[in-house]
Amino acid sequence: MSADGLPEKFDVIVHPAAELRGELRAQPSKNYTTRYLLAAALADGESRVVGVATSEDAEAMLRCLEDWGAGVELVGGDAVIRGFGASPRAGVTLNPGNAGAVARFLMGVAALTTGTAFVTDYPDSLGKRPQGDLLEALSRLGARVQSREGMFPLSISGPVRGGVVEVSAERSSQYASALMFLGPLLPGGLDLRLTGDIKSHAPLRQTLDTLAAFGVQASASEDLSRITIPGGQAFRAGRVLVPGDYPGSAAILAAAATRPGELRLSNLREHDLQGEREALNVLREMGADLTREGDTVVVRGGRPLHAVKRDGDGFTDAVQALTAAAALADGTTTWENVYTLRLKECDRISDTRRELQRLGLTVTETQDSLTITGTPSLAGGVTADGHGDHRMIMLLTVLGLSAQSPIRITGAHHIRKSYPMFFRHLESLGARFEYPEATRA
Ligand SMILES: O=C(O)C1=C[C@@H](OP(=O)(O)O)[C@@H](O)[C@H](O)C1
Ligand SMILES: C=C(OP(=O)(O)O)C(=O)O
Repeated sequence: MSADGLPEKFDVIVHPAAELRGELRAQPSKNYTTRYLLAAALADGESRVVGVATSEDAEAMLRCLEDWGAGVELVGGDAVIRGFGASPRAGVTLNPGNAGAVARFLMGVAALTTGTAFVTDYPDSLGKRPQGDLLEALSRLGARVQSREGMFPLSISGPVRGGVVEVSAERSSQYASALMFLGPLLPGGLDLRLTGDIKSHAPLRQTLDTLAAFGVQASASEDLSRITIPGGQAFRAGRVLVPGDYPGSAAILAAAATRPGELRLSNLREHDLQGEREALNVLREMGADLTREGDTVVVRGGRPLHAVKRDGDGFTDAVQALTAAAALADGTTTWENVYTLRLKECDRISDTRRELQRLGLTVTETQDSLTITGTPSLAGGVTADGHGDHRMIMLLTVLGLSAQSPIRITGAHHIRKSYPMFFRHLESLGARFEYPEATRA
């Protein structure tokens, strides 16, 4: 049994919910947890990361940092980290599980060592995601890199001096973020030139924010195409507080907006750099009754929703949650500029189209867009593939709550990548689930 009280591997059967009603506290942010833990390890001395996420991705980061020589102690909901500063242990093999951001950030920092190997026990997910753009930038800086055609397993050996380097930001912002963690600890710093059509600006700003929180100087051009990090700096140990998680909360908010009832979701600060904060505005634009009282978001659900057309790149990790709302809305919604969704835990464009079509919806795709025609009455009564992707599982769960007959989602334990308490949170609002043995690994 895991902390969520659910079996190690399970499918979920989602029953239709007459209403969702109650109060929840948003879980800690995945993307701030990973950043703060890494920055704390890069500092000399002891830091306290208050209220860390307890997801598989957070565990993956903690495990790898420990393997590199950091002291890790979990005290209540906090992580107390004794950092290794600029000297992670060499000759270590790290396994970041299925955590893309964790993997990439650690790959950047690996250039501080005289050799770090990376493996994953998710060859069909993280093992298929591209790492070449980051490996290329590292090798241009003088690191020795080896990989399986730009993918895991791979190895990186430093040391590197720093200087000017180009990195493509077209497929993922995580490559540039990785170099931003490395830069301050290099003698020559890093003058990063982000090339291509820069995607996911919001996480880049979260990385800048994290550097500042740990006393690291960095400056960036308005469009983020140039990021300058002076060398010879140190991360300053301290105490940081992890804010609430907008991407996971977007799924809870979509569920609340599409069922009758009322949800009060706290711990979502208004001024936050997480791009998925925009999910609130998108739901409002669709017609949801969604208001804010300080850090609490209030949704009065069951209002008719209508389609929207939006550039989804600003809220990449909420697109699937919002796709659930779109599938239950009147009209045809398009998410544009979402090519990078193809490079996540699954192909979130084609795989989403396939699963929604299985549910009887009309969905089309282009290379970089997804279009969904909503239906007021979803039949359900099918088994859908969770594709080992937490965000796909969230999307299908939200749909199951509104379907006429239950929906079974395979491999639903993969929810734990970012949101282990997802089903438990929805149960506390009145949803009903069954957790049969998994039919997918
Ligand atoms: O920097 C981060 O923490 C993340 C950046 C985003 O990835 P891309 O930059 O690849 O879009 C996001 O999808 C991911 O969940 C987390
Ligand atoms: C894509 C995601 O994460 P990562 O890239 O860190 O694996 C996500 O959380 O939806």
